[in-house]
Amino acid sequence: MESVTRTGFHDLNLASRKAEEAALRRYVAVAWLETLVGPLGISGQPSEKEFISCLRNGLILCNVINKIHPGAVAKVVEINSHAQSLNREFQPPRAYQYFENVRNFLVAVEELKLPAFEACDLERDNLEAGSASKVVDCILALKSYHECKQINCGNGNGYYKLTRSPMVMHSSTKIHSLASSESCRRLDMSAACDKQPPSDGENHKLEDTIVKLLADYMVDTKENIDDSFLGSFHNRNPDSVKVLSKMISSCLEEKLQNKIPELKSMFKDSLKESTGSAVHSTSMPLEDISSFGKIQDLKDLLSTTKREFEDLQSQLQKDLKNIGSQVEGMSTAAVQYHKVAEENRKLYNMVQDLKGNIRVFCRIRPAFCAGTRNVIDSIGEDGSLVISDPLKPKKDGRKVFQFNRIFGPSATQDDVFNDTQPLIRSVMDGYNVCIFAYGQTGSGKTYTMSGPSGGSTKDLGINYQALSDLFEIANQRRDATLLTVNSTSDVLNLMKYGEVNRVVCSTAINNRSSRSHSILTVHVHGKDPSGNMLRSCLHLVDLAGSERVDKSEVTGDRLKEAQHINKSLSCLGDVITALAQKNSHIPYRNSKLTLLLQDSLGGHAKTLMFAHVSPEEDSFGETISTLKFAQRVSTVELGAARLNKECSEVMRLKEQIENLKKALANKEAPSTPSYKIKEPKSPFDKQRATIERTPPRTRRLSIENGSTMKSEKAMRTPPRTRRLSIENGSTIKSEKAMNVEDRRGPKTPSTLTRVRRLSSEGKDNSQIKLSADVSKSLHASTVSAQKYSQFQDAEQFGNLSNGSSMTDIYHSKAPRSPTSSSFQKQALKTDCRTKIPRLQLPNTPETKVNTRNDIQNVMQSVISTEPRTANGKASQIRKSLRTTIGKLISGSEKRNLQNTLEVKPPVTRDINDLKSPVMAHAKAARRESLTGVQTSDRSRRSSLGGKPIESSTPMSNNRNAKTPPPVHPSTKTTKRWL
Ligand SMILES: Nc1ncnc2c1ncn2[C@@H]1O[C@H](COP(=O)(O)OP(=O)(O)OP(=O)(O)O)[C@@H](O)[C@H]1O
Repeated sequence: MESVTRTGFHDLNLASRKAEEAALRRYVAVAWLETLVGPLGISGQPSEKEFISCLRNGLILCNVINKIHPGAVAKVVEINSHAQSLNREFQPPRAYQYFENVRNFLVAVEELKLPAFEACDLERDNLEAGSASKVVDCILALKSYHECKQINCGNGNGYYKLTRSPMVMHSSTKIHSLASSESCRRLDMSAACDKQPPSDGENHKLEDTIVKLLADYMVDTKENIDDSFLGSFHNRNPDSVKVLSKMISSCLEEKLQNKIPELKSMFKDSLKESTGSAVHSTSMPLEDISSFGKIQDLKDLLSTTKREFEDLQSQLQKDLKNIGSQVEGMSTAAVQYHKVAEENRKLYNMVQDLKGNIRVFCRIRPAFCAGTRNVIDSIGEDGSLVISDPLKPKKDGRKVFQFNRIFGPSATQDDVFNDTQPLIRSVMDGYNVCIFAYGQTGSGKTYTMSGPSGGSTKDLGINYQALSDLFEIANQRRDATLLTVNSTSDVLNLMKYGEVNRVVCSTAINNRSSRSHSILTVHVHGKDPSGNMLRSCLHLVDLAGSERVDKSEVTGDRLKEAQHINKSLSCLGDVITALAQKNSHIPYRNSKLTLLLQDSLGGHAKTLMFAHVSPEEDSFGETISTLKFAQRVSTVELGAARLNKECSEVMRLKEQIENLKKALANKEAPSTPSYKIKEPKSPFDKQRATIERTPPRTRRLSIENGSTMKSEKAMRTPPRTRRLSIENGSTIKSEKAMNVEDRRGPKTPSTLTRVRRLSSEGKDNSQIKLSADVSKSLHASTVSAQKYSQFQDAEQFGNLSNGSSMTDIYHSKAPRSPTSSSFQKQALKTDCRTKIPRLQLPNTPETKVNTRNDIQNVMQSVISTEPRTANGKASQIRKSLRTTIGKLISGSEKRNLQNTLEVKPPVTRDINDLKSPVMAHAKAARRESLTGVQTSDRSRRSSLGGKPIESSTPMSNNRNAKTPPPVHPSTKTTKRWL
């Protein structure tokens, strides 16, 4: 059934193809005729009928053959159209007349040996299927003849191919016999054909197919197969067979090419079916059969490709697995690397801690202008920084620096604080900490320490974050007590108060350039759960930027500020250099800045420096110098940080000493009724008493008993120390140190000189000495507030306790104003006018000490009650107790022996003095007290325990001499200094 359907479809297909082909040939013939004789008056694609009727009179045919072969038809019967138009009676030629034309034409064609047709083929009534094709063949043969003639320059002997319709019966018959020939069978390449010889019907189809293919081929290639060719083929002439097989194979090839897309889809379909099943069909057309080989090839190709593809896929899988495991390994290594790098950093920091080095972080702010060239080459995770010299862009221009941490332009305030936080927290554990920002002007120091002006909370700098953190920790650790200042905002308000006095102005480099150093100091006093006292402080320092005045283009006051700033920074550099070189002398006193930072730079503190650099090309010089400085700073060894912790035993002993001192002082009090003051009942009262006694420009901060935080900011000008809040033993002080150097130009910083002057009204030495010691112990925690405040006048002095006329005078190395010396003179005269509040001693057994024997007894009792387990510090205190009591005794004795005031030259002390070993004169005094032998003319030594300073030795007035600390000449013979 399927076979029948297929055959019917195939026949139909063949017929339509034949019709198509005939029409095409007609078209070609008409087109050619028109090129020779002009328009035929029919359509371009005429029907057979149209075509025949147009040629029926033979006129066109004769004209054409005459054109090809002139004179082929000697006499052509023509229609005289002119005569026809003139004579309405004109009769057209009859049919026989036309017959003449056709007959003559056919004769001429015969003569040219071209295929002819029958004259009746043009008859109207005789039009039957296939008759027109003969006519067409004849015309196309003429065409071939003509073309050949043209090619051969008209010699008429050229070979031409006879184009004849393959539909002619005789050709068909001959080919029919051919179809059964071996050569034809060879064309059938299908396995089905091999196994099953085609039946007659199939042979017929095959024949048709071959005929069709040949016809197509001949039309396309203009090949002609004449009778002789077919005859020779029939006789198995090898040449003919060869030609024919060649024609057929080329024809098949072409067909195959056209069939390729179709084949492909067929092939795909067949692949969808089971791969092994053959695509066989007994009724498979020839082209399909011939395609089968290709399909097989393609199939093979496909399976090969498929195999290769699978191989590749499995290879790819393997490779991917390999790469995956490699990437995994690499990522593990990277994680490990980061871990190790982090560990390294921690270990490095630990080593630094143990060595006590100053930690240095470097921060690079973002570039202001996107277009400018950046000198920052690379930032390493390990803290390495590579910068390149813009003038030497190649390898030579590269410089590598190593710091503890580098923060790139994208680092946030939180990033910076996170790395700083552990250091800040150690303040709460009793370590002193100093964080200072250093760098060129406009490099971002203030940004790091305070944050941008008007920035949001997330932009807040270390100052703010540190305070918040400290308060948070303080809240967490309930031993901590905060009284006056309860929140960060309180401190921030205090800081704002300090900032009001900080000059900020616009320069060519930074439009909000700070014109002074800013120092925020937080003192932390507290007790740990076991009762040990912790005392530590946190300095948060935003240094003014170093600047090249030619670049910042400052003038006038701004220029002076810049000079002072640079000078103090250079002093800082000197200190760092001296520390790095482990010099025996460190010039801390050369500037107030270094004096202030002395504890942090030279003490056992933890210190962190932020080195700030600008990435711009034109800042290269400054960048290099900042980085070099920072490098130097990082080599400074401070020694391991020391915990500022006093055990309860030490505290108990100190307390006893205090009580003893107070008792002794009280004993002496009746002798100085006019100066009796009320002893403050609480630290706050004491504080208030101090304030009352303090001249207005010097405000002194004192802290005692309990947890205390002080935030200090050194003010700029006029130099003064501002107390921001003090209350009842728990205090936070905020001070802002403004201009570091006094504008009046001291060559050396103001030196803290404590001048103790004996009362001219017969106050005894013992009181004075006692006061001095008491003051030292009471105000030890506030000295940092005082030591960097700028005391320009001798008016600025504080005083101390208990009816004594002792006066503390802080002054600079050299007098800078007449008031300074005049005051000192005046001070001699007027110190007795200093109002000192009367101290009311607590009613303790110690206050009943009245005689030397009592004192000694008390001392003995203290010593005997001291537990044997007391540590070294306790024994030091014991010593100090002995010394104090010895002084008292000595003072009492001296008072008895000496009724007149002994005025002794001052001894200058700087902040180092407070840390000096036992003073020589103290030793002498103790010796005196123990031996009872008075040294009449003893030398006084500086409290530093340094060289003795003879009373007659004139004090240096050299303002340029930076060390040792200068002593004001006006004090040289008039006062007695401790
Ligand atoms: N890390 C940063 N991210 C964004 N902006 C920054 C950064 N660092 C600094 N800046 C900006 O750069 C400018 C200069 O910064 P800043 O005022 O902090 O410099 P400075 O070193 O304190 O200068 P000076 O020494 O003159 O006071 C400011 O406008 C600041 O906001």
